[in-house]
Amino acid sequence: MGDRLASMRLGAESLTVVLEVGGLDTLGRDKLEIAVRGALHGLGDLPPLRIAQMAERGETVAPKKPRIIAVGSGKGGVGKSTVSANIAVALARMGVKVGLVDADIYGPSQPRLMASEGERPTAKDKTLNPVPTRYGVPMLSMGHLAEPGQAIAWRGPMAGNALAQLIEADWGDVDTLVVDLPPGTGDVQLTMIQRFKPAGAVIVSTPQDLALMDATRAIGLFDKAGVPVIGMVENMAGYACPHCGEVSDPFGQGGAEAAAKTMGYDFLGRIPLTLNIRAASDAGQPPAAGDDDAGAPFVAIAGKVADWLKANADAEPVTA
Ligand SMILES: Nc1ncnc2c1ncn2[C@@H]1O[C@H](COP(=O)(O)OP(=O)(O)OP(=O)(O)O)[C@@H](O)[C@H]1O
Repeated sequence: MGDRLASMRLGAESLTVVLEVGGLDTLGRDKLEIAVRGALHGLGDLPPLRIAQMAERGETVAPKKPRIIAVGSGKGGVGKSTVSANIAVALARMGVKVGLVDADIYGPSQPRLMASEGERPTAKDKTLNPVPTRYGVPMLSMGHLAEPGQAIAWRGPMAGNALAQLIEADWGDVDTLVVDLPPGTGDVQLTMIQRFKPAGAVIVSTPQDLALMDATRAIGLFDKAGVPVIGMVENMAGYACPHCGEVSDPFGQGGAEAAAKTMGYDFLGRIPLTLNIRAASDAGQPPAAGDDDAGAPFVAIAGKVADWLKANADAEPVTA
């Protein structure tokens, strides 16, 4: 491992390690990086670790990969897919060259949310071409790899390989990929995060205590893999009755903001539970694509993510 260490720099904000990875395949590079993370983790209190990979001089360096924003949640059904799709659509409207990857192996729902159900990606030399959408966000989904209506029992390594196909697709000029992760904090998620090294993570939770406890676990997962948490989103907070307008809080309100504060993470915003959001999402019309009230909270959250990306421009991977 030592002869692969090109340089190491300890700054106030981060510990930057440059690894010389010439001649290693992807698996070899991943193993090396995990070994380095493990060795440094054992040393105790260090600033956030940044690892860059460098090929030998003269060796062809593959094109830059898009950086990944992972959207995760401690449990299913909290609106992670809805938030991912709308962040991607809002970022595209802000001029970010963004793509969307649906890594949810348990129930890929992005094709429906983005109105690309039934589309099949084409491939060239085993490299997939993302499916264009009417919202300016090219996308690929685990659902695109299955025959329509066919359930797939993805297991760890298979899921990792399928995801690799989606992430290593021909993304063209896309520089930012929003990745909708499977819910939960199991080994599949950890492997995905370690293998594809997101630049940052957005955690989605509903406001009730149990969901928040799960969200805390999701944060732990990203921490363990050395992925910075961009912030937390509270979804399904406050229900406005479509008839009388009265706002009630079926799941409480403010829990995610308080939890984020306690843990020292940014709170990115709150999205109400509305009939509009549910109906528009099911109809393949992400609210963030429109200009009415339903889209506003998503646009505000995407704005904060865009600010974070600008402030952390150096978080992108150096080479493929
Ligand atoms: N703010 C909201 N208001 C109303 N309905 C919502 C809201 N957010 C999500 N939903 C609805 O809740 C359901 C679950 O949302 P979504 O699929 O985004 O959750 P998820 O966390 O990705 O779930 P899974 O883990 O099963 O993939 C969908 O029917 C969606 O339309």
